[in-house]
Amino acid sequence: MLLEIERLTKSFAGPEGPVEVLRGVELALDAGRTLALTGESGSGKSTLLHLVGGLDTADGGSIRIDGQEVTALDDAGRAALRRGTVGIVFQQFNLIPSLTVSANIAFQARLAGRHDPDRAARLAAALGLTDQLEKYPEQLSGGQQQRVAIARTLAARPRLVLADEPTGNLDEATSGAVLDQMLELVSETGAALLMVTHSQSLAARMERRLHLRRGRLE
Ligand SMILES: Nc1ncnc2c1ncn2[C@@H]1O[C@H](COP(=O)(O)OP(=O)(O)OP(=O)(O)O)[C@@H](O)[C@H]1O
Repeated sequence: MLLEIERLTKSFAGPEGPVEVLRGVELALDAGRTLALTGESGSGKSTLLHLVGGLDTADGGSIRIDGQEVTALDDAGRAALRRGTVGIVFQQFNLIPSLTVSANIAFQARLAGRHDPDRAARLAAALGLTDQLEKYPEQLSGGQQQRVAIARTLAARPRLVLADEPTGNLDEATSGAVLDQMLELVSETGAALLMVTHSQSLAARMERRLHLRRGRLE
């Protein structure tokens, strides 16, 4: 099993005491599988992705990626996980302003030791970025920046892709192209894809769908 989550809990401090956002989440995702995660705004979807990606720490329970217990890793271990195994596409694009689009796309793949210029070029073309490669992030629209962030993640060929509303700023055709690229990575490399989406048409293209309700997946 590539990703195994058991009894995962997480609370945040609220004005009237702790708010339990995740109350015992259970999830198993095999390599080569795709899962859509839905749930109302504020139900904890981003929180769950942050915990799986090692960007925040859980209160209790277990997250194993490839048998490695994420909750037991220190900062350096979590950073290594994000460099090598887990690719994250979040709502904030976190592009590097001083690097061109082309260098941004290559950045993560280089860190992971998996940079392949041909693959990067194909991804850029598939996401409609070929004419933007020598520009800097500030010269791009929001939707273009989002596509660069997606290309950067996919170019590194992660084993587990976590995507939080990856097509939030994109029109329907471009959203479809983004999902095509994600699914191609899944079939090419056996990666697993866990995607938060409000889009019914995108969720329908995933193999499985789970809904986060009252802190649990159902
Ligand atoms: N760092 C934090 N400190 C305090 N509360 C937080 C923090 N992060 C998230 N929360 C709260 O946890 C709950 C879940 O937030 P989260 O962002 O995970 O929801 P979501 O399902 O991703 O929502 P959306 O669909 O609107 O993005 C919300 O009530 C939010 O206010």
